[in-house]
Amino acid sequence: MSDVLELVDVSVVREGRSLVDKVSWSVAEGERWIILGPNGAGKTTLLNLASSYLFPTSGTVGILGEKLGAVDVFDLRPRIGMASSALAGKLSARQTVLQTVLTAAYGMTAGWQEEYDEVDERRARAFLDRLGMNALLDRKFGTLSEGERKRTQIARALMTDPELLLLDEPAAGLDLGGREDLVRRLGRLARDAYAPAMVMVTHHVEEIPPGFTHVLLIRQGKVLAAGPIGTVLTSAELSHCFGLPLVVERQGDRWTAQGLPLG
Ligand SMILES: Nc1ncnc2c1ncn2[C@@H]1O[C@H](COP(=O)(O)OP(=O)(O)OP(=O)(O)O)[C@@H](O)[C@H]1O
Repeated sequence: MSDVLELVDVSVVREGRSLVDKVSWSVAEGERWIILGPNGAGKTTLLNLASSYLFPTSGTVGILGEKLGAVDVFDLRPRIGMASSALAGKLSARQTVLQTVLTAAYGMTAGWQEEYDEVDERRARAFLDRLGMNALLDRKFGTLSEGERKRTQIARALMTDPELLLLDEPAAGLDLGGREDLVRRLGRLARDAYAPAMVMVTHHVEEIPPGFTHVLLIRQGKVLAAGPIGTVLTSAELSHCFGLPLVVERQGDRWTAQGLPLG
């Protein structure tokens, strides 16, 4: 199993309902995927499978060449970087931005110790610099704006040098400036040949960073289409996915979508 992710016929059933239903999907090295779909479609469930925090009811999940169920997830998890609001909720509000990123190198959400490796501190500073957080290194995490918090989390997710980076709605709750800033930074990361494979969940095509290569469209737990962004992200496919007539447009390396006026 050489793929970064390989889901074969995967279903997750809770209370008699399939949250994801017979999903087959693979992510190869170097690919940058967007998972797009309406509320409740199963996007976060897919990310939870990909991060090894959820096991399928049926089907097989391969992550970084290992089969879920046949590998110690505690060996696997350090190889996966994740940024989500659920994870952000577990971070200490009292730690500084630098501490928040640095503790990731030690597999902790809290617990500042006096002695950290100088190399780790340099890395944490470099990631924060790349995400435009240089001026806020000593600010307490709890005092950050939503956009600053998201950028700190992404720096934190990169800290363990992951082979797979999972981003759950990184632009949710950001104002226009914050969104555009984050989209540009994610675009730069996506185009970095040394960056890990990436999977980003979003509700909005406007949030797709330049350089993302593939899209998976999901609705009611079923994959409607998955493949290269230029072929999958059409008006017809997106309309089907969100259940209303939509017009998708590509302008350069960005996307927009609009509902058709009511007749
Ligand atoms: N443990 C659970 N038991 C029962 N239903 C669940 C459970 N976890 C999630 N669900 C349901 O599964 C469906 C898919 O949830 P999921 O969070 O994957 O959707 P999503 O596409 O990420 O949605 P959103 O865009 O609203 O965040 C939702 O209808 C949700 O209510």
